[in-house]
Amino acid sequence: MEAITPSRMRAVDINCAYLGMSPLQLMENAGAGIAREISSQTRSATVLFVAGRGNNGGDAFVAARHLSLIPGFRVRLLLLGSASLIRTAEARTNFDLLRYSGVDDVKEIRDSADLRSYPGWKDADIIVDGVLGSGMKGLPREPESSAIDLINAADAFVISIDSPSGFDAGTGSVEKCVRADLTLTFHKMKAGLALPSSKALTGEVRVLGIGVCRDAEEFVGPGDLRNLTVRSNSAHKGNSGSILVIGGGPYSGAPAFAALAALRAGADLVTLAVPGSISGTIAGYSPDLIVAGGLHGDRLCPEHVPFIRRLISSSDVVIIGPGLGRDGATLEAIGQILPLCRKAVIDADALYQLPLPLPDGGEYILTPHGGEFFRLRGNRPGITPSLQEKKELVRSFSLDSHAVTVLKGSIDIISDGEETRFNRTGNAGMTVGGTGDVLAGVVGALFATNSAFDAASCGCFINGAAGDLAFGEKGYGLLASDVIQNIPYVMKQEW
Ligand SMILES: NC(=O)C1=CN([C@@H]2O[C@H](COP(=O)(O)OP(=O)(O)OC[C@H]3O[C@@H](n4cnc5c(N)ncnc54)[C@H](O)[C@@H]3O)[C@@H](O)[C@H]2O)[C@H](O)CC1
Ligand SMILES: [K+]
Repeated sequence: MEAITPSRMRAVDINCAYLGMSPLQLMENAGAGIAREISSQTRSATVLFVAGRGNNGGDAFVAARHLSLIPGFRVRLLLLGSASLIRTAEARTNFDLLRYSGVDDVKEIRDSADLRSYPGWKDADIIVDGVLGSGMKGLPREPESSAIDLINAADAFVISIDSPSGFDAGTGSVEKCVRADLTLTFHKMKAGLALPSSKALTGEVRVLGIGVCRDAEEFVGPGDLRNLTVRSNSAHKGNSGSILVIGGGPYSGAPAFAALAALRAGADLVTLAVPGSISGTIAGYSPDLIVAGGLHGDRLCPEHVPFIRRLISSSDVVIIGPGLGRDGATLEAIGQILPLCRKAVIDADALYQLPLPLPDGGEYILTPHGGEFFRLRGNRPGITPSLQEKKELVRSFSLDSHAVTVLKGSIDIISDGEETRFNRTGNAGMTVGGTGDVLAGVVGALFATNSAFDAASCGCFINGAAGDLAFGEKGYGLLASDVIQNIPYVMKQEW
C-alpha cells in the first residue's frame, strides 16, 4: 500500500483548503469515520475518549459527538487541560459542540493528579486515544505523558486516532507511546506505521478515507510551497542561491527576465553570462543584475567555455538557454557547458540539440513547451494525447533522460520519473513573450535550496499564480515584467 509522509499529508491538507475543502470538513469526516469504525466493531460499549488540545483531539470531539447518537454507547470525554488552551479553531468549534451533544460526561483535567484520579479509567470497554497525532514534537510532555501511561495501564481495548500518541508516524521512531490494539489513520498509510517493527505498538492499522480532493494531491498547491526550504535568520549572502544565467545573443530580454525572476523568487545573487554585444543593454535593465564581462562577440561560442567554467564553479544553479539562439557554434558550446553544471535548468534554445540521457553527476530540470518536448522525445504522437497520457509520456521521458521535466501548457506536467504533478495556475494572458523565461528564473532560484522536483513543481505554481495576479490587474495586456513584479506577493502570501 502506498504510504505518505506526515509533512506531505500537511501539504495536502493545505491544498484541500485552497481548493475549498476546509480543515473543519476534513475533521468532520475523520471523526465520523472513527465513530463508524467503532460502531461496526461492537453494538454497545462504554467508550472513553482521551483528547489532547490539537487537531488529534479535535477528531476525538467529532467522533464522540457522532458515537453518542448511536444507541448502546455510553460516551465520556477527557480533555487534557482546560478548554481555553485548545489550539486550533476547528478543534475549539467541535469541543464547543459537545455541550449540545449526547456525550454523557466531558471533563477538563487541571493537572496530572486530576488525570490519575479520574474514575472513568476503570469501567471503559474502549479507550480512544486522541492525545497526540502528527503535530507532536519531541517527547510527550505532561499531562500527555501521564495520559499515555494511564491508557496503557487500563484494561480497555485501545483505538488510536491517526497514530498511537507519542509515535512518530513519519519515521516509526518512539521513546514513549500508547500501545494500541487498533490504529485508524487517515487518507493513506503513513510510512512509520507500515514498518513491520511498529505492529506491536500500532496493532492492526486501518486507513479511513476522509474525502481528500484528488486534485489536492495530484496538483501543486500552496501546501507544497510550505514545504520549501525556509531561510534561517542567520543566513549569509549567497546562502539562498547564487544563480548563473547563460543566455542572450540574438535576444536580450529573455536572459534579463530569467535573472530578474530569480531575484524576485529569493535568489541572493544572479550573474548573467551574455555575449558582449548585449551586456550593456542588459545591465541597463536594472542595477540589481550582475553582468559578467569576458564574452566577446554577439553569440555564445566554444571559446567562451573556459571563462564560463569559472563562473559555474562559483554558482549553485545554472539557467541555460533563454535568448541564446541556435547558431551552430552556440549549440556546440551548450554541449560543452552542460557536463560542467552540478545543477542546471535547461530552457528554450538549450533544449534544441540536447544530448540524452543527460550526463551523470549533475541534476537537471528541463522546461520544454509541447513542441520542444515532442522534438526532444524524437516523435510526435499521431493524435493529441489526453492529459493522463501526457502524464505518462512525461514520466517515462524524465526517467529515461535522468532529469526532472516540466512540460509547459495550460496545465503544466512536472515529473522526476517517479512522482508526477500537475499545475493549473496561470492564464491565457501568459502566452505573451517572456513568461517562459520567468518560469526558468523562478525554478532556478528555488533549485538552489530545494530538490529538483520541488523547485520545478512549486516554480510552476508560483509563476502561474503571479501571472494570475498580473491578469487581475492588466487582463490580456499583461507583460512578463508584470508577472515578475507579482512573484513576491505569491511567495509571501499566507494561503
Ligand atoms: N488529513 C489528515 O490526516 C487530517 C488529520 N487531522 C488530525 O490532525 C492531527 C494533527 O493535528 P495537529 O493539531 O497538527 O497536531 P496534534 O493534534 O498532534 O497536537 C499537537 C499539539 O500538541 C502540542 N504538542 C506538540 N508536541 C507535544 C509534545 N511532545 N508533548 C505535548 N504536547 C505537544 C502542540 O503544541 C500541538 O498543539 C492529525 O494527527 C489528525 O488526527 C485533521 O483533523 C483532519 C485532517
Ligand atoms: K493519537
